[in-house]
Amino acid sequence: MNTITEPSPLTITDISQGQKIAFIGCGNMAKAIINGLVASGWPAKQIIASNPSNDKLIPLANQLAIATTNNNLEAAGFADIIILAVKPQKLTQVCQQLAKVDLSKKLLISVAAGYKSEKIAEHLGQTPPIIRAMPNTPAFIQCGASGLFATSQVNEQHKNITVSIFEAVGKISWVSAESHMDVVTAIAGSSPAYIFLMMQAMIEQAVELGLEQQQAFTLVTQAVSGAAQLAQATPEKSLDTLRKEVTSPGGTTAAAITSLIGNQFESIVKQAVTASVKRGQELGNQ
Ligand SMILES: NC(=O)C1=CN([C@@H]2O[C@H](COP(=O)(O)OP(=O)(O)OC[C@H]3O[C@@H](n4cnc5c(N)ncnc54)[C@H](OP(=O)(O)O)[C@@H]3O)[C@@H](O)[C@H]2O)C=CC1
Ligand SMILES: O=C(O)[C@@H]1CCC=N1
Repeated sequence: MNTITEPSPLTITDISQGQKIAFIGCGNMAKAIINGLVASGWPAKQIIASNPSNDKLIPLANQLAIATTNNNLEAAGFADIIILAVKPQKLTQVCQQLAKVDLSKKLLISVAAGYKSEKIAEHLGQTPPIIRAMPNTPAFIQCGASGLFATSQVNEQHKNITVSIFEAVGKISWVSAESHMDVVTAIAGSSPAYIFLMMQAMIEQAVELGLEQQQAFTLVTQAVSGAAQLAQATPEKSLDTLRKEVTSPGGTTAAAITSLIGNQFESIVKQAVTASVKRGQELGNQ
């Protein structure tokens, strides 16, 4: 029997509960989240972005009608939720600056890789609720994957609003140990880059072997997207089963898989994940 689900009476405007969000740092990751949020219907007038240079702010102000500033303190003062989206190397300086703001009634969300919540609180000189989030750039098209970790000051309301933000731009998963955020970084935050590299190699080889660039791009990106969507749509099948369904004995896929395994493909991927985790730990210890 099919179950018909009534559409939720809540719109994203209701879900956002009038909460105002400030992005401190408006580079690649902030832009991806902001674009995804606005596309999902999050009210642009409830978003402000702060960045030292205007070249990144002007297109956002013009295209999405969010507020912008070069003053982090102005952005922080405006917002209920402050999303720290600067490089980890800049975060100490930003936290020391935000120490001037009373953060007791605000929620801080840091997307910085590696940088621990304890260190954020230390440089803020106060202990506001802090959530660490590790999103990825597919958030731009609301296909992001975000890991979330909540510190002990975080309450259910903070968690709910954080879920609203990151679910508006993709899927989320909470982790219970902060150390797991480095693993999340390796498999979600950074991993689109691994897939882009693999797609690039496939396209280059296809072009080398006679296909047009655009033709190869269309086929490769659709194959990768289709494979990921098939895996998500058929959770009852393991990835191993899905692979075997493509791989005819003695066929073309078997030849490619034998080549990949013979060249230590799985080991190479696992080493890459470990290298990313290690770098996250190093950033956390700097
Ligand atoms: N890119 C990604 O895929 C992901 C990134 N992250 C995390 O997001 C954070 C940002 O990364 P990303 O967006 O890639 O980096 P970017 O360099 O693209 O963005 C950082 C932005 O911060 C701005 N900035 C520098 N100093 C300050 C300051 N004192 N106050 C306010 N803004 C400042 C920079 O401005 P300007 O350039 O003008 O100096 C820049 O626009 C990092 O901590 C990273 O770990 C997390 C998940 C994925
Ligand atoms: O490369 C980085 O350090 C950041 C974190 C995850 C993706 N980009």
